[in-house]
Amino acid sequence: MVNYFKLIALGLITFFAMIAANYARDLAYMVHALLIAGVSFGLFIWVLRGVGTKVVHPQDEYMDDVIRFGVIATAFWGVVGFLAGVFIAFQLAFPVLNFDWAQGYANFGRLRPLHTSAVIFAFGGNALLATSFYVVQRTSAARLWGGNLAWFVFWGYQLFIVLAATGYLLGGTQSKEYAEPEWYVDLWLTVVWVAYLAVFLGTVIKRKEPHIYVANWFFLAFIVTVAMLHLVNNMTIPVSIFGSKSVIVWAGVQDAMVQWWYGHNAVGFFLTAGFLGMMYYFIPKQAERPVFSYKLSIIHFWALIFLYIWAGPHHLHYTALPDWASTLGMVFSIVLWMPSWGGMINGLMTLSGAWDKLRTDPVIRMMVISVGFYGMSTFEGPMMSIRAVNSLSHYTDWTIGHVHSGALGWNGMITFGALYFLVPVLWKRERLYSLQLVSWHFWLATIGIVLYAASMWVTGIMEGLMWREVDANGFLVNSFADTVAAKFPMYVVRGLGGVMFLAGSIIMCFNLWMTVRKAPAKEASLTVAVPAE
Ligand code: HEM
Ligand code: HEM
Ligand SMILES: [Cu+2]
Repeated sequence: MVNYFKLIALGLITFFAMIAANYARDLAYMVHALLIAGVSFGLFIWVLRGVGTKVVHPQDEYMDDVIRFGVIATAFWGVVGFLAGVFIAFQLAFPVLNFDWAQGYANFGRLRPLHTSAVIFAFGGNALLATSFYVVQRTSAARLWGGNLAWFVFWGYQLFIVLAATGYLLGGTQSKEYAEPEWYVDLWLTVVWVAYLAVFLGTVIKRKEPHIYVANWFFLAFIVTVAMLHLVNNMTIPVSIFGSKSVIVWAGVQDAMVQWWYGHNAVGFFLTAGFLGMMYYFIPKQAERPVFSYKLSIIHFWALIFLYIWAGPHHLHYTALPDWASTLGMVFSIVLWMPSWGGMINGLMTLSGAWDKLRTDPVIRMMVISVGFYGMSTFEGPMMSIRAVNSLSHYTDWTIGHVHSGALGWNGMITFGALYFLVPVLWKRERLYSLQLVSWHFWLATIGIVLYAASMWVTGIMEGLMWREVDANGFLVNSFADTVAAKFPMYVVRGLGGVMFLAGSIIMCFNLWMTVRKAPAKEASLTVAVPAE
């Protein structure tokens, strides 16, 4: 019966998507309508062929298929996103790479949001989906709630990524950083996200453990807060139902404030809270040690989510935003330093008594350096949010360096660590194919990050000082073009750092692939839901 409803729904979606493609007012919208028609038609055929067959899953087994797909998607989108990053890095160094024949599609302006979304939402998002589904099952001793809903979340999210990415290339963007997708893509993500919340919460509710493990608190905070941010920052009214353009309901400085309330908390909840959830599960597992302090984890959890939400105005110092708001953002940012380091300390100290593992286990090394970079960027951030410091750092590459020490160091490294942990478990292998290759990955990535961050500090502070420099009569000494020219060598260094980071990730893909193909199989591994695994 359900299948017939599915067929009717898919048939209608295909039909209306074709109509929408016909009346489309712009290219991005038309391509998307055709894409949606194609996908729903494909699903229609797929459901049709399956009518009558019934698949029953044993309810006491973990649902790991969807996590295996999530792991593959994470590695895939990671490489795509890093590649885009390397390319735009060289576009900045060598503008000829903005090819004439690709103007309007593959110039820096179009590829930059492609990079940021690919790494944050596709790479980071899939990592969060996969690990949260893994962790919530293991720590609740329960199969994912909602049957095939988890599959809907996974594939629905991939469709969101493809719509977002193709949209940017074709110019469909609402020009809000990290929230570029247009209104219908936002609506789709809302549906997927509600399903995600349902699966996650449903699993927590049916848990067989009395305790909700701290990682799940972080994942839940991430899912709920991102839902709220997404809804408020995307309150748009479409100009036409047949076009991608829309207009935001917030005006002027309110719009700016909402955007950076969103932007900052995307960092705080997507790139931090969710990844702390990862840290709290995978570091203790890999180190075979209990979490250093549960008390600290609870205190820093509540402090973190209470403080982050107020810090957004540090992105809008010296703008039309009232001074009091900018001061508020600055104060909360500085206070935020403490709970951030609470998290770092809890992660690092989990290794106490097992420090020797740093020498023998490159996966633990990766996780530890990740937490180290988390600590570094959450010290740098509060410092940059001080108005006097921001007057120098804002608009410069210093910000870009800060972003990437967090993104490559913290998000990248902890994700790699989680993937190295997950692949042998999920594919039932005794161990990874090669620890030596993990070591190579570790050093390439680490040196790559150091090159990236160091070159950006140098260019950032240099250009900030050059913009300020005045002569005895009070005239500016440097033209803007002078500052751009002066940055060239550092841009090349950053690009090389990116190449190293990318090379490391390709080595990881090879290693994971070979683990699945060649590493010895593990006998009698556990797939049945047991408490507190
Ligand atoms: C191979 C690795 C990477 C390279 C070479 C790279 C390169 C770049 C470049 C050239 C930009 C534009 C900077 C500008 O406009 O001046 C950029 C922006 C950005 N990248 Fe990356 N990236 C890499 C990895 C990542 C990862 C893994 C993440 C996140 C998880 C990330 C997040 C961002 C963000 C958020 C921005 C926008 C920053 C801002 O507007 O302040 N990148 N990246
Ligand atoms: C206590 C924690 C943190 C604070 C207080 C903080 C503060 C700041 C400040 C003041 C800026 C510069 C704003 C500007 O001048 O435009 C900034 C930019 C940024 N930070 Fe952080 N930061 C923190 C942690 C992190 C972490 C851990 C990450 C990444 C995982 C991160 C990602 C970013 C991004 C992506 C931007 C660029 C936003 C943009 O302009 O596009 N931050 N942060
Ligand atoms: Cu911020």
